[in-house]
Amino acid sequence: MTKPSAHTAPRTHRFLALLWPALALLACAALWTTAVLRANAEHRRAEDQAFKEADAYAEAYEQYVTRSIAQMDQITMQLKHSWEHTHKRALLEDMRRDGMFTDSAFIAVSVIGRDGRLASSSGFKVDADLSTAAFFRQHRDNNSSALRIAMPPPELGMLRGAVLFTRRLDTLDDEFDGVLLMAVDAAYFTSFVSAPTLGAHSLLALVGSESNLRIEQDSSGAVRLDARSSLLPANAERWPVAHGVQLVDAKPGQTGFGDGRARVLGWRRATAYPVVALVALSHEAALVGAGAYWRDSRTYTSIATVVLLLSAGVASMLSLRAATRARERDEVARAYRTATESGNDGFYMVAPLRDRKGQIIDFRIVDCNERGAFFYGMTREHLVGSLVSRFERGLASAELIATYRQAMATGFHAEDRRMPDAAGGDGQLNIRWGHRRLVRVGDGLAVTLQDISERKEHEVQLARLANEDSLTGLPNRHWFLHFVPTALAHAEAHGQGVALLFIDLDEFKQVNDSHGHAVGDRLLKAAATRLLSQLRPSDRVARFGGDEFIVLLSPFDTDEQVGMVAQRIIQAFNKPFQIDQEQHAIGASVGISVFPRDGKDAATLIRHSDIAMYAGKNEGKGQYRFFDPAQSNQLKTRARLRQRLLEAIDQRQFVLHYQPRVDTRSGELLSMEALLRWEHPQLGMIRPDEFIPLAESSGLIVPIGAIVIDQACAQLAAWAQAGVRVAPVSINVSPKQFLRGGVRRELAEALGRHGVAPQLLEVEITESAMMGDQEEILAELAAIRALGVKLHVDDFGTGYSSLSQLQRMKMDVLKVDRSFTAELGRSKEGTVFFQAIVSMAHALGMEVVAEGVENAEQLALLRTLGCNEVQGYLVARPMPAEAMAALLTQRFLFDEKLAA
Ligand SMILES: Nc1nc2c(ncn2[C@@H]2O[C@@H]3COP(=O)(O)O[C@H]4[C@@H](O)[C@H](n5cnc6c(=O)[nH]c(N)nc65)O[C@@H]4COP(=O)(O)O[C@H]3[C@H]2O)c(=O)[nH]1
Repeated sequence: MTKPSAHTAPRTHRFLALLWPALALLACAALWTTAVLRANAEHRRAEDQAFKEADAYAEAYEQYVTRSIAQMDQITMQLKHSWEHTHKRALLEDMRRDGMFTDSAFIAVSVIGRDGRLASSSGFKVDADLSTAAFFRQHRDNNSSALRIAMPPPELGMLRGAVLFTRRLDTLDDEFDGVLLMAVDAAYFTSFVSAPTLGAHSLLALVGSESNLRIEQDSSGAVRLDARSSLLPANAERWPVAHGVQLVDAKPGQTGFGDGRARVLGWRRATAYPVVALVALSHEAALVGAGAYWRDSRTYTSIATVVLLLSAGVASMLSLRAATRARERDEVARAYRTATESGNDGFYMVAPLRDRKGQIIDFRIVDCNERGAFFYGMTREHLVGSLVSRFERGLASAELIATYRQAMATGFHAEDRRMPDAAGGDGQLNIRWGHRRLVRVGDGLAVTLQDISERKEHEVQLARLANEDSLTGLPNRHWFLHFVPTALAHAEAHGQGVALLFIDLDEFKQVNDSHGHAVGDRLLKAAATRLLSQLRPSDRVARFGGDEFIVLLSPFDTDEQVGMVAQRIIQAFNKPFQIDQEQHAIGASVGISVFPRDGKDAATLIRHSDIAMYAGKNEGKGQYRFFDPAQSNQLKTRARLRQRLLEAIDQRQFVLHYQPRVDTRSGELLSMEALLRWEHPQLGMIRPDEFIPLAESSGLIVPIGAIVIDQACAQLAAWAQAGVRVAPVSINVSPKQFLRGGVRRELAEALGRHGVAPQLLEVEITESAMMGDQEEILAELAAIRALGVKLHVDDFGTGYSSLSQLQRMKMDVLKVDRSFTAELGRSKEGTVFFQAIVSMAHALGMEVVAEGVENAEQLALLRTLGCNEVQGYLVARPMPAEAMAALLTQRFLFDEKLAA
């Protein structure tokens, strides 16, 4: 089969542009020929009809005339007989009285004596001698008694308008005895039909073949009797035989009608009398119908001709336009092909195939470049001419045709498309992903296909990375946030429930803080594996961040079922994890939210499961909780507080209060502790206990800690600037700050920025923060100490650190927790314990500060125990910097009662 070439289209359209006018001209010629032939036939038929009518009328007229004359013949025979036998002069008058000749047509009935004078008469009188009149002489000289018909002679001028019927009268010896004369109104012989019956310009005539008789009646009813005004051709040669019909054409004169009109003339010669009956019908009137027919058919044919020629013109124009478009399309195709041949893009020109209703059912490749054919594993020769439905397979082809159809409708379409695995002709596709651009060009599409397989695969890879947690291999938060809406829509459509389990590992932070990130990471991996082992394959798990996981259960039947899964997870996490020969007990808390009960969207459900998890954790770790709106309120406060803390950092709403530390014996102000206060514009002063835990857990303690370092240094500089005698200030540094690192740098920068000597700054770190051998913290503390900054162990006695450990860490000051101070004087053990600490610390080169000294008794005991410094309400409460400046100036803070 030869495949249609794109280049034949313009030729076909050009051929059509010539064909349409040629066909139209042919059709016009055929139409006109038919019209003329049919008009001629109609003309002939009308003429034949006129001939037939003229002949029939002539025959009927002849019969009428013969009957009329026969009547006259009979009357005159009777009269002749009566006269010849009676010779009664009053005969005619008597007969008239008796009712004969009463018809108005009988103008006169007379007997003319042999002397030529009127012998008897009815209707007219004449004195003249008629013996010289032609009719008289003829009867006298001819013994025939036959009826003679003629026009009245000049002598009988009064009988003008009548026809004379005369008959010879004989004596008994057959001698001439006069002439019987009957004058009948000429109109009597033309009253055969009413004048208009024969049609316009028709003529009825009675002509004597042996006499001068000539009566005519035209269509207006006018009767003419003399030869001069006669319309009939003068030449009787026109009706030479007994009967006939002929067309007397429009030639006035001897052979034509007097008015020059053409007429169809039919005639009949009467056999019994010497007369000829003639009927002439107007040729023009006979052809009126044929003329009208011709005019109508000429009009219709003209209209048809105009319509045909116009249609042909339009069709030709459209074909020419189509030819132009096809040529342009060819040019575009060539241009595209030339442009793309050297490039990497595949190029195709496709033309739509339509069904009878004009619907597009398929597309044919009418052109392509080699690269385009290569994508389909074919050569250009093989691909050009193929149908899209053939070289793309099944669903892919239906999809492609739909896309092409849409592009035909809108003019443009662009898409990235995953190519099917194999081409329709069992060829192997050489492209996996294509970027397709479709542009409508004329009645077709120009398609460019760009191989974007590499880019797409890269994108897929990136998407995988973006959606996967690199540590555990589980889907990550990003993936989960995209997945949940789809899962919810599916569940809603199928009337199923969805449960979200928010899992937080209980003691993970401690393990991570104390054993380092490496251990933390391995623990998380192990936790992920353990979590997966507790779930069905249809359940989805994601690592949501840090030590948080989310499980999505769908479908599920009851809350109990979900609770069982949560319980199973908790139990699984209750077993310690073994990492590097060491057991780590972490546990898990689970919060559950259920769709649609606890939220209709992913964000709400996640938030509510998180709230439920916190609620559970607050009530004791290692539990699961279903979401309850009441939990939300507590957590909303937490969320609000966090938001406010952020604003506080931003707006610098923090200030430092200072609490002095004094020499136990002399009461001299030796140093002070900086304590953070949050001065909220609306809520007033907020104590650290209320916000430090949240700042710690949310990580906000890091920026807050930086503020404290900066403000403490700034205050020292300000006092110095103000000429106040300054004493060292200790600041609290959170373990979170150490874990993040950079405390040394922050301290050095702040000291440098404010021009403060490092000896004036001291760092307090809680005992619990130093638990475990964390290399990072040890290194950071050593570096801080190297700056010249002293290190305090805060809240000593609450943790489990040994003194030797503290010594190894080169701590300078030990601050004994106020719970031990409170025991002084209350129990013997308290005092003994305190004494042990003091003596051991001194042995290790550390100074001892007693926290929370509230009464003189405690002070007295501490003096005896050899405690270096005291801090507490007994000396002074924490106070603003201005108040502290006064104490610095005062220097000795014990009043008389407390003085040693
Ligand atoms: N009952 C009683 N209490 C006394 C007495 N003398 C002092 N105190 C209180 O004991 C706390 C001493 O601070 P801390 O043990 O370091 O405990 C601090 C410290 O751990 C933390 N904190 C305060 N400021 C900061 C800071 O700037 N950074 C960090 N990370 N934590 C801070 O907040 C905790 C509470 O601080 P405050 O509420 O200011 O409470 C202070 C102080 O007001 C006394 O005689 N009796």
